[in-house]
Amino acid sequence: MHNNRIHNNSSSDNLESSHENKRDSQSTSPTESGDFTLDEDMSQDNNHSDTANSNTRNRTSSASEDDIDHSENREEQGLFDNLLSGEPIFENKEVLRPSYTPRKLPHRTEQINQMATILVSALRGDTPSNILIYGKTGTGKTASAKFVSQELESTSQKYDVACEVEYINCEVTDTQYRVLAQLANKFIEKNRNQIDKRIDELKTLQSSDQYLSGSASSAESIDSVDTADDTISKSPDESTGEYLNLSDIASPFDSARDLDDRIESLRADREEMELVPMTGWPTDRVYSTFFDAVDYHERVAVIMLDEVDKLVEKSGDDTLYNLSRMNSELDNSRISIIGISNDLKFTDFLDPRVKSSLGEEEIVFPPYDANQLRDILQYRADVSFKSDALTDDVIPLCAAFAAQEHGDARRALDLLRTAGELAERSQTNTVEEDHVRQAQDKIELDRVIEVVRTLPTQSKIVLYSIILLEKNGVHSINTGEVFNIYKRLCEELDTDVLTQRRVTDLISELDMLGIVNAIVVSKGRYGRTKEISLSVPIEETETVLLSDSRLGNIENAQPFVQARFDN
Ligand SMILES: Nc1ncnc2c1ncn2[C@@H]1O[C@H](COP(=O)(O)OP(=O)(O)OP(=O)(O)O)[C@@H](O)[C@H]1O
Repeated sequence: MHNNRIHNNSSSDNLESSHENKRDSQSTSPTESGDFTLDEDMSQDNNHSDTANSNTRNRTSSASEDDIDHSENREEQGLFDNLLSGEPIFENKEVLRPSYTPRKLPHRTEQINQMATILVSALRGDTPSNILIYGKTGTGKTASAKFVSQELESTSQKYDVACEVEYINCEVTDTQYRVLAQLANKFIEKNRNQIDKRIDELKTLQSSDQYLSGSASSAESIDSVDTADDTISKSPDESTGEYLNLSDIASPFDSARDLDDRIESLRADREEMELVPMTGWPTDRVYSTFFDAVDYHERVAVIMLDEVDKLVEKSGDDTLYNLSRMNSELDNSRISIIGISNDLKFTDFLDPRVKSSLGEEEIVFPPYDANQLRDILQYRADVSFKSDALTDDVIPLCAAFAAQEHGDARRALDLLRTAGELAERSQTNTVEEDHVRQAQDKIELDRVIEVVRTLPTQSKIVLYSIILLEKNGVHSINTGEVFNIYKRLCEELDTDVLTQRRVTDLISELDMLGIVNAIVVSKGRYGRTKEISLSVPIEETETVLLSDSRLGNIENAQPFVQARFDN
């Protein structure tokens, strides 16, 4: 129906790999975020752990009555008894996890109000301007946008206005095909649910006396059915034919036959709504399916594209181009886009039309300072920790560490949670300053491990060469020495050997990632060379490298170091 409307430069979009993100299915949509159910869930969790506690106690006492037969069991219980014996530090740890959507967002009132002022037009049935939100990581962009969406959806229900928000995390859903498929399927699901509901209502009407007798009085028939869902405001007479509307529940049916026909046509619509597979269709078919699904009835659809820069980086600006010009073709509905990004520079790569359309309104989220982070942490700590579980220095120290990073609230919350977990593990009743310092080291080490684990194989071999040299007591390692060991390792692993120039580039990349420190030193008439040293803990890094199956094959790396002297 709407084929060939699509603008598509990348043919690769059609060749979708089938491993559609797992994380995407986890990504919390505004309506799924569980903000209002979380407390309940948590209290259930707490009850559960209380029960677990008392069960454990009961089991322990019965074991002591029968200690000869069950001595082995008793040992197991002893293990857990020990851990359960300390006072719990956390009241509700989930509140400190990134998946939790807080109900209150201190220091974001201005940005939230800005968003609300723009989006309020959706509640008046108009199309809100597109919004581009940007700011560094952990500055509350996603949390604020989700908060505003929840409010928008709940207010739209209150006033019976058709306004829906769809959230997509483009870090995971990173191609045009996937974005459009995900949107199409979300709207198809919504349409199907609405049709089912409407068919049920019509069936109720069908079984009412007037229709059973075959001669319906229209006025009576209107009154006989609950017209609950009035989000669709067009009457059947206005129907364009292609876009069926559902408002006939409030409209007269001249005969039982008309009513039957209506039910049949709704069923036919439902049948026609085919979900988009995660791979295999041409992109223009996916686009037209999404187009038809969103335009099935009158509504304002707000599409929130989180990490939109990742989508542009991976698959260009086709998706944004197609979405931003849809309004001129939609008959019944309107769409509005909220793009969220860490990186404003990505707009430099956009087609000027897309850039001006997406950036109709821009909202900046500045980094938090240490005082603001304190407030954010305090609010969360009040809910997540038992009272008096934190010593006075803990929150200011977490806030100070995170403010040094770049005012990242996620980092501050991670620090606080990890400090609590470390205190819990050491079975103390309070979280102390020292736990925060340990947490800072642990998070830093975890970051390094993650970076090393995800390095490309060639960089891993270069890094392993540096480790081997350091382990053998070589100081002031230079590029030539690294290259010699690297070459030997490649031969042993049977992989391609890069040029020394390329290896030098890889060393610079490792330097930029903070894994090695490479300084350029002048050697007088011998020119300049790099002196390389490791910036990360050697044992842990080596373990991560050798956990890669390709590097794990190196039987005994010791002889390679001799290569240094063979030069
Ligand atoms: N003002 C605030 N009040 C309470 N919690 C906040 C606030 N700002 C951020 N947070 C919390 O910090 C964490 C990170 O926030 P969020 O995901 O919104 O950041 P972001 O700016 O979208 O980061 P990224 O760009 O990395 O996705 C979340 O757990 C969020 O709940």
